[in-house]
Amino acid sequence: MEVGRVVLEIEGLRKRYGGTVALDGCTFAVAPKRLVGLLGPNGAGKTTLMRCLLGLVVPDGGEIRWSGEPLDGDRGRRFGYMPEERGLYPSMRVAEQVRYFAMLSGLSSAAAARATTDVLQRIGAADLAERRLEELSHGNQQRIQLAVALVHDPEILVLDEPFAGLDPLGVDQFGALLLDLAADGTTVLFSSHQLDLVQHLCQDIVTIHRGRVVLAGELEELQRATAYRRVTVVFAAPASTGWADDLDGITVERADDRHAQLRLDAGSDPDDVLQAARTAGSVLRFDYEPPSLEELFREAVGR
Ligand SMILES: Nc1ncnc2c1ncn2[C@@H]1O[C@H](COP(=O)(O)OP(=O)(O)OP(=O)(O)O)[C@@H](O)[C@H]1O
Repeated sequence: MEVGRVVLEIEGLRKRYGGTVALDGCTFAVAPKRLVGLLGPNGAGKTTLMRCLLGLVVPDGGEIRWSGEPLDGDRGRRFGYMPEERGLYPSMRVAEQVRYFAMLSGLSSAAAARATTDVLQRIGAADLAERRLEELSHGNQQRIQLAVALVHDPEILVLDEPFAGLDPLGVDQFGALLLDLAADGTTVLFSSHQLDLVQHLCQDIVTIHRGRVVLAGELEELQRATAYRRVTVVFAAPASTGWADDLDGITVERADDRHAQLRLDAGSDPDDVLQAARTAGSVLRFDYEPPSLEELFREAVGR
């Protein structure tokens, strides 16, 4: 990451719960105005990390810096947090609830009312203002959680599995909201197990495994820097098999008479593969791609 393009730095963060090591020297940096996916298997340390960022858990060691300075007491103003477990009041009306949290973050009553109207408008939930939270769908409850996290206009938004439990439409809508926020200048860091979604949305990723960062950076750059490539071939009609078996630098991962999935080592020419495929049958589709985020993730965590 370029020097000067960093807003949040986490260095050597450690946290232990009794005999369990949750963070084991976790180090990475976040550039401003980016959408960053925080990945890791169950128990990797993601929630602990987010809670350390928010000051809800005190780390045993390491440092968190904001614009080069150690993070001090004004986290509340800088950070917006959407925890995985709901912390809202089910029977309270939406606007009243958002206003209440705005005042908790230090806004005056009048400023909180204005900020509430603005944030509900911004996330497309103005029509929900007078509804009780418990009456809303899961997706709309997530929106209100987001409104609460955003109402004091934080510089960075930290969300713990915000997409969990949303249907595909809800995922699209919530993803679009996060993209808009990042485009408007808010840095967004969110954890997720949905790797295809992270690949689709995020510019940057951080992968934690056993409390340490095992893969981090700009996703396209990480993909580009991986030596091997993936080729998928689809034939228009059943083709003869075995056509790729003797090609140099190629591993056949899956193949039948209609499809083949191959891994090409660095330096292997996709043209050679296409030519070989054409000897076997009529090629309907030929994809030459870097590894997916899911493949990078599996390699990074050794699965
Ligand atoms: N309050 C706690 N007391 C004891 N152990 C804890 C506590 N919080 C977390 N841990 C342990 O620390 C480790 C990291 O947990 P954490 O919740 O940070 O992981 P995670 O990456 O968020 O996992 P998941 O994807 O399952 O939500 C786990 O082994 C967990 O059991």
